[in-house]
Amino acid sequence: MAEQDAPAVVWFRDDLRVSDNPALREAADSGRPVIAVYVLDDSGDTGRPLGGASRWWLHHSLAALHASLVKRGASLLLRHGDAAEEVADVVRRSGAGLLTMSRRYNRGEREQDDRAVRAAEQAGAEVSLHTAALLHEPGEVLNGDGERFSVFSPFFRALTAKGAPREPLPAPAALRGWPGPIETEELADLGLLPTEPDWSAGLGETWTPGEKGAHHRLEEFLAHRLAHYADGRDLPAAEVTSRLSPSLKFGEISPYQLWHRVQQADVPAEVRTKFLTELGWREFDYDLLDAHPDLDTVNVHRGFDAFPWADVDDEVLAAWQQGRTGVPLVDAGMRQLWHTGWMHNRVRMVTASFLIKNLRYDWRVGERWFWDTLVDADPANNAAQWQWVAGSGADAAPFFRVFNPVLQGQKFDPKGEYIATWVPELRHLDAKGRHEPWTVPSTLDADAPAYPAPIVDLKASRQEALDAYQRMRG
Ligand SMILES: Cc1cc2nc3c(=O)[nH]c(=O)nc-3n(C[C@H](O)[C@H](O)[C@H](O)COP(=O)(O)OP(=O)(O)OC[C@H]3O[C@@H](n4cnc5c(N)ncnc54)[C@H](O)[C@@H]3O)c2cc1C
Repeated sequence: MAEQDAPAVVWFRDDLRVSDNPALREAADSGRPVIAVYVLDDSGDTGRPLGGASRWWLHHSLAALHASLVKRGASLLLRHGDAAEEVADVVRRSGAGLLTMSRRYNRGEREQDDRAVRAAEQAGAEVSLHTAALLHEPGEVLNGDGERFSVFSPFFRALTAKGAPREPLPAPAALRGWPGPIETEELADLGLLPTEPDWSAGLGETWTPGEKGAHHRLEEFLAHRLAHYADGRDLPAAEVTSRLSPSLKFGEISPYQLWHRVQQADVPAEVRTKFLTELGWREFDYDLLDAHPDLDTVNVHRGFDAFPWADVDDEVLAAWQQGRTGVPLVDAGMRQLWHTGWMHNRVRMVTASFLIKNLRYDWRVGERWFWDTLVDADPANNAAQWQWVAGSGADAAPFFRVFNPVLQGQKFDPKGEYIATWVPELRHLDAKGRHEPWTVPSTLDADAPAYPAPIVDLKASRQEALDAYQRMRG
């Protein structure tokens, strides 16, 4: 086989896009035939198997990527199993001369990548890895002493001081397809969609996974929401955030594309900075994951290992998971999560604080539920943010800052609109009643729509949490 006919294998992972994809770009520019491959590896050896909502997203995102590759003259090969072995198999069987991929950041994934690289090199292929999911590699943003930051603000200042990130790359207009026969699985056979029961109707009503859907959401955000972002991002009913988190998680859009599009937007500089700061948190969380590979299971501040968590009562946990705690903002958030696979950031903080501080359940219990139910479940952001709320993480909220879900609702959802959307039992009440239904005698009537009394006394449980914290500190 002539050098130029030995194909380039592009191993897609958390970069399910054709634009601004340096690995695909390199393969296209090499002039070689392109074999695009995705391997579903749910062995658990390389990191956490995806949760249910993420699997639903992945199915649709892979379908979109395949269609996009077909339009350009290639297609997406699907495999199931140990990803390093499957990719090495594709390299060997096709006689590939090049293997390209974007970097991943879980410890297990890196080890797997090392195995795949060794196998591909042994088979005679060149290998290249690209930075595509993050603006900077973890460990690259350092303080004056060459150390990692443990506090976000100086981290973000140092990140921005590095200058604008590189410009996004255009999608290849056409790809040279690989004519050779090579085994592939059917998308449906990967078993990513829920069947018995199929709980995904709400996700389907809410989202359009895939690169096109992501760019559509971005353009809509820039046109209608970004201008209100700085003032409105904490108001769950305002819906002014980008909702690009699942697309960033699966790499349907890159942080480079987002950064540059937002910088070009015709809004005041402080609004742009506010949004880019949130992207900065994502970078910070990945830096933390790099420094603490067990971020989802081990406290960053090991002093929290001694925290006296309460025993989990399955009924109480189910009430939290299903939005039946009798605390309206908490229930609204948990129902939004169950129905759409996403929850507003402010409400994520409130529901997490309620679980950790009012119920005094270990943050890992909540982290696991979010992992399974969020379409944007992210190994860095989810674990880091749960630890942030718990107080055990980096630059975390102090433990003694216990969110009062009623006051949070009154402040950030003053008319109770968000509550009314997700807790229809309270829709007929005025704002005060929506936040504190227990103060409205009619909600206690047998004929009124059923809404439970709070499962926990907010004031007493807050005090118990603070006492427990004091005990931990000794
Ligand atoms: C308990 C808890 C769990 C969370 N779990 C996840 C998770 O699994 N995946 C996830 O992407 N985010 C998580 N977040 C962070 C945040 O809530 C979401 O990123 C955000 O709500 C996504 O909505 P958006 O895309 O509209 O955000 P925007 O406000 O439009 O922000 C743009 C992007 O910046 C990033 N971002 C925004 N806020 C944060 C933040 N606080 N920390 C890190 N990155 C941020 C996200 O990638 C987001 O898409 C969690 C927060 C909490 C408190």
